[in-house]
Amino acid sequence: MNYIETKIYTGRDGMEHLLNLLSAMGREDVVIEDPADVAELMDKKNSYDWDYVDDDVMEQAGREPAVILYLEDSAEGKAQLEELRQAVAGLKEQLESGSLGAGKAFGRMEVEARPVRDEDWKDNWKEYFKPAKITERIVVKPTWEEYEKQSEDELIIQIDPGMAFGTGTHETTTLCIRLMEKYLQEGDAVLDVGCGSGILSIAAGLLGMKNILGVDIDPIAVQVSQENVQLNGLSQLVNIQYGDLTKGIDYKADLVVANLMADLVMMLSEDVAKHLKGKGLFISSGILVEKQAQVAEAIGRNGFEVIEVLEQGDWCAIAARLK
Ligand SMILES: C[S@@+](CC[C@H](N)C(=O)[O-])C[C@H]1O[C@@H](n2cnc3c(N)ncnc32)[C@H](O)[C@@H]1O
Repeated sequence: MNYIETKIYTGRDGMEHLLNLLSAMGREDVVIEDPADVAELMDKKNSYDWDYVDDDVMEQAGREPAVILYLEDSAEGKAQLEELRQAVAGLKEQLESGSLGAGKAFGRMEVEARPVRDEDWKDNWKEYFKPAKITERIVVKPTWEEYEKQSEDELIIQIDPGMAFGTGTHETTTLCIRLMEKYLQEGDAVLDVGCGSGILSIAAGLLGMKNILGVDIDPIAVQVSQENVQLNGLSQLVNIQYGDLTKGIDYKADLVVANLMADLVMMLSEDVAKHLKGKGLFISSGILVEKQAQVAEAIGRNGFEVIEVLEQGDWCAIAARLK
């Protein structure tokens, strides 16, 4: 199926009127590009959500506010586009008449449409995801790519991340795998909090661990992880389930690995000792370098000794052992 990407440009004061109009036409499936949202995010710069704000969101800063929706590229879609154009023109006239307030920034209220091929906007990223050697031993291979083993020792993780986080090439994931490779002992039980695509659980299985549990709060990640675990032939060793951090999880491991973000890692560190055996290990990642000291302090306060910190780009990962 191909689509018509339909972008309606508005202004700061026009957004609400435009969304009301679209809602009245039964179009709730819209993407809002609003620089005001970026300004609001900037206010939250030190908060929980900030670390993973996408670059494409930041690119909206300074742009003209707009609403995007996708119509089918068919006779019906073209008729809907025409209907939209007329409705937006009607709204523009109403706004220009001053009946909804004078001197306001309603914007130009113009519709621009362009055809997009389905694969362009759904699977574009696949072009850039190639087999990657992320440590000396571990290679991540997208399921749709061919790869020939370069040596006997090489371990190949096959992944189709779909809509979940975890191609393995993000620094935060690579850092976790490097620490896991260094500290895991054959047969260790592993708890992977925030498993995303399942990549760390799979890495643990390929590295010789026997009992592995991955949890994620996102149902799509749970499904994607289960599929990837199966794809790698690890269903006997790895279980995946829905979970909010370790709430309600009755499982003890030798290693807890969590690639989350600084605030969540700190939150998790309060509870994680209960899920570790003996002098278990806690590997945490998704931590911006500038937050390292704050996170290490929280981990230390909760009964751990930090034994190693690795950095890559803006990110760091912390390995800590229960005292
Ligand atoms: C940065 S991704 C890491 C994915 C994968 N482990 C990796 O290393 O590539 C973080 C994952 O944590 C999950 N997550 C966020 N908050 C969570 C929570 N409270 N409990 C469990 N998982 C959570 C997200 O849904 C996401 O899949």
